[in-house]
Amino acid sequence: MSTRKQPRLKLRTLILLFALLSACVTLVNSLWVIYTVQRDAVISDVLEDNTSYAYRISVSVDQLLSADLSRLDYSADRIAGRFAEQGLVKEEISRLLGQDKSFNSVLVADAKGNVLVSVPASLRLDGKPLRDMEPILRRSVMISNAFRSIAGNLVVFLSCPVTAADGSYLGLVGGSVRLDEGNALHELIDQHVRHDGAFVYIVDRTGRILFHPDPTHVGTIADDAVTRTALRSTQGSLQTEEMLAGFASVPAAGWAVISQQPLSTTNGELQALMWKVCLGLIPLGILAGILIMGAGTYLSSPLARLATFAQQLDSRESYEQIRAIPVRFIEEWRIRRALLQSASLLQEKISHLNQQAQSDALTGLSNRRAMVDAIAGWQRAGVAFAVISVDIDHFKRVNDTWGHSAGDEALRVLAGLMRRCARKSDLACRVGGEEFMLLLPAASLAEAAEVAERLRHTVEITDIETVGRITISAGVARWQPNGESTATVFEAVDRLLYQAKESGRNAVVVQAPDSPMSSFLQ
Ligand SMILES: Nc1nc2c(ncn2[C@@H]2O[C@H](COP(=O)(O)OP(=O)(O)OP(=O)(O)O)[C@@H](O)[C@H]2O)c(=O)[nH]1
Repeated sequence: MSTRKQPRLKLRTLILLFALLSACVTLVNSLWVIYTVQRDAVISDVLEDNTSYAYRISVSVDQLLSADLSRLDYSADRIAGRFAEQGLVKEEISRLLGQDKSFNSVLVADAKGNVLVSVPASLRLDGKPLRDMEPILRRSVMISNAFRSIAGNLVVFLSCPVTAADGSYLGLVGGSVRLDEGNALHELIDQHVRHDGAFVYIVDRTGRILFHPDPTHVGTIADDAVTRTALRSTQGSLQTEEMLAGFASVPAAGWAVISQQPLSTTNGELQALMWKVCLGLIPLGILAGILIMGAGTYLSSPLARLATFAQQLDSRESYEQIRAIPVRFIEEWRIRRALLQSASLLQEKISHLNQQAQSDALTGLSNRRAMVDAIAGWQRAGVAFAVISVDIDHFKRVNDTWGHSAGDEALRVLAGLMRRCARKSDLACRVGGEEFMLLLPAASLAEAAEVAERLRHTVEITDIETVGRITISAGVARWQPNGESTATVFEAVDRLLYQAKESGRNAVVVQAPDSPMSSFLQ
């Protein structure tokens, strides 16, 4: 006997587990691939969007600044011939300031950098030196970095040199653009307000912020990777841990326009997308689960049923039940064939053993156990039966005269005669040494009496090779449902047999019809 523990895991469970595990791994892997591909695509799109957005703004700003410089250049030409005439110069710069919203103030300075005239007059700049002397020193068209003006405002200064007809440098005409106040540049950038978390800011060559949606940042220095990279390039994009940025330069001023979007916005969009994908996969997942369970049951059920019936090979029905199991694979077919062979052999063996256990070895008739079983069956089915109790007369003498083996042969012959005189449905039994019973289901008392008499007569006239002729005595009684108990009937039939012996043997005594059994038991 194997001492190994019985495994608890069922094949169906194992198949389901493996299938579900594979499905889950595939699903997670697919989701991961979808996520990474989508993330890269979204990030690339956002970077590209920001770059082209920054580029569009940089082109607009560049055009605006170039137009402002052209206007300054035009005014410089107009005042060059009459530079000393302050009234005329003032008239020209007033025209320039009033022309549009490009400048917050306009001034003309001499070659030493002292303001000759300025508008609006409220700024009181006349006679004062310029805060930033670089345009005077460079004597060329230029746009300054951001700085605090004499009036204390954060400005950039656009200027053009004023040159006399002989080429001598007279000074400059310049306009300031306030970074904290409405002007054409502000209006241009404000057109581009974005609502997807992205924002645009502009820095000058030093990284100082000129425009920013948050006014508190204007004037501060942006010293981050995106700004540094933007100031070194004409156009491009950069992904940092927090931002997806695109940038483009403003060639006229050397500024950089930076458009950037927080990475968290992109991640949020991606998460929403992945939720959609997951929700879309739910019906497919349910369908796959049902298919997996169906396949698991389909694959394992024949084996499970074979295993169940394999435990019941000793039952009569097992052969037919195993035969009825549909098999789908060669392995199952082989197992079923082996089980059918085993069931068949086992049934054969059991039936042989049953027969041995229920029959008498000497005569081949049924033994007492078989008789008891048969009576129990008839009682359960409510079938009446007659009993003929048979005993050989003076059998001791037969044995003594002819020997025990000859006596055995006589017993075998009597058994054969009993079979011959009985119907197929009757049960002939040897219940003791030379005691026999013949049970006749559904037979009347008269029919049983007739059979008993026929048997008695047949025995009487039969020559037995080893012992010659013998005679028998018999008692006949009948059991019926709702009547006397079987024990009472058997006691009565014994009594009737005794009466047959008493009457001189070779006789049949039958229970009187309708007489109670107890009357035989005195
Ligand atoms: N040959 C043989 N004899 C058996 C067998 N079983 C029992 N006997 C004999 O059967 C005889 C039965 O004898 P008894 O019951 O005394 O009665 P009887 O001699 O048959 O006389 P009555 O029954 O009164 O007619 C005994 O001698 C047993 O030895 C057996 O299997 N084979």
